[in-house]
Amino acid sequence: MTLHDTVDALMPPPAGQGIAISVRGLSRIYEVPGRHDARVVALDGVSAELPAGSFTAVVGASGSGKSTLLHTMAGLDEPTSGRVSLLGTEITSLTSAKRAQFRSRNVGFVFQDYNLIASMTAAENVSMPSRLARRPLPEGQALTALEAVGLADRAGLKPHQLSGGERQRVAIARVMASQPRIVFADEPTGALDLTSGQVVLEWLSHLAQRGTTVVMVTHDVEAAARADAVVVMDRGRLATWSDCRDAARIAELVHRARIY
Ligand SMILES: Nc1ncnc2c1ncn2[C@@H]1O[C@H](COP(=O)(O)OP(=O)(O)OP(=O)(O)O)[C@@H](O)[C@H]1O
Repeated sequence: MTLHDTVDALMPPPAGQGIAISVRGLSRIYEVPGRHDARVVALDGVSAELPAGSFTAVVGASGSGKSTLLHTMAGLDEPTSGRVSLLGTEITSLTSAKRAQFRSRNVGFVFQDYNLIASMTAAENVSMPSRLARRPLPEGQALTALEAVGLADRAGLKPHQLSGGERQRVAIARVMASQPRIVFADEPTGALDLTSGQVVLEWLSHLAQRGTTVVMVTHDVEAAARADAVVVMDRGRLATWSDCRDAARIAELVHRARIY
């Protein structure tokens, strides 16, 4: 049994065709504290549709709105206007409690800083989201997920006893074990060396091939080149969509978006 066979056993059956994420006219305006005349338009009327099973990279200059888009799409932040539908559910019209419940059942996250709970072992971290969603993992599934990312022998260790690459693999195992339909990744390779970063990208790519919809914010054009689609953001808007898999060309698209 190969590692990918192991992860296939963990994943839900491939999703059917269709749109997994739909955003319409999404805007997010931040008021600047103490200044009624100043505001930051972080998102400026963004609309997009992402098919089920797609792997999309969001790139753009610092401050162009990438993280705001990801957080708003994921329902971690509320837009000032516009709507977000995930898997056919309009999450922008849910109460925050219902939105949290929807997230815990359907959405996984991979963050640059891993977001692991320091006092828990790798295996406990992997089990945590499912326990919070009141759908505890079947016996042994946390270990199977850790095995899939090559960390079976680290299951009993706490995050501070793991390297950065290993911590991010625990975060990937956590996502695989809870079998979300959508994964949002914010700079997942940002703190990793090249080899560990490649491993993480390979897993994200594999999750997408198995039908999970993956959206990844990144500064790393090499990482973006691993996605099926690249969205270039500029000043809160989607400047360009591309299916380019060439890092130098993606860097050029980011650069050009800033000029025009
Ligand atoms: N909580 C906040 N309050 C006020 N302004 C904010 C807040 N969060 C983000 N912004 C502003 O919104 C704009 C977009 O920020 P965002 O973090 O989405 O950009 P980004 O493209 O992810 O940047 P980076 O690549 O540097 O992480 C920036 O001008 C930022 O200063």
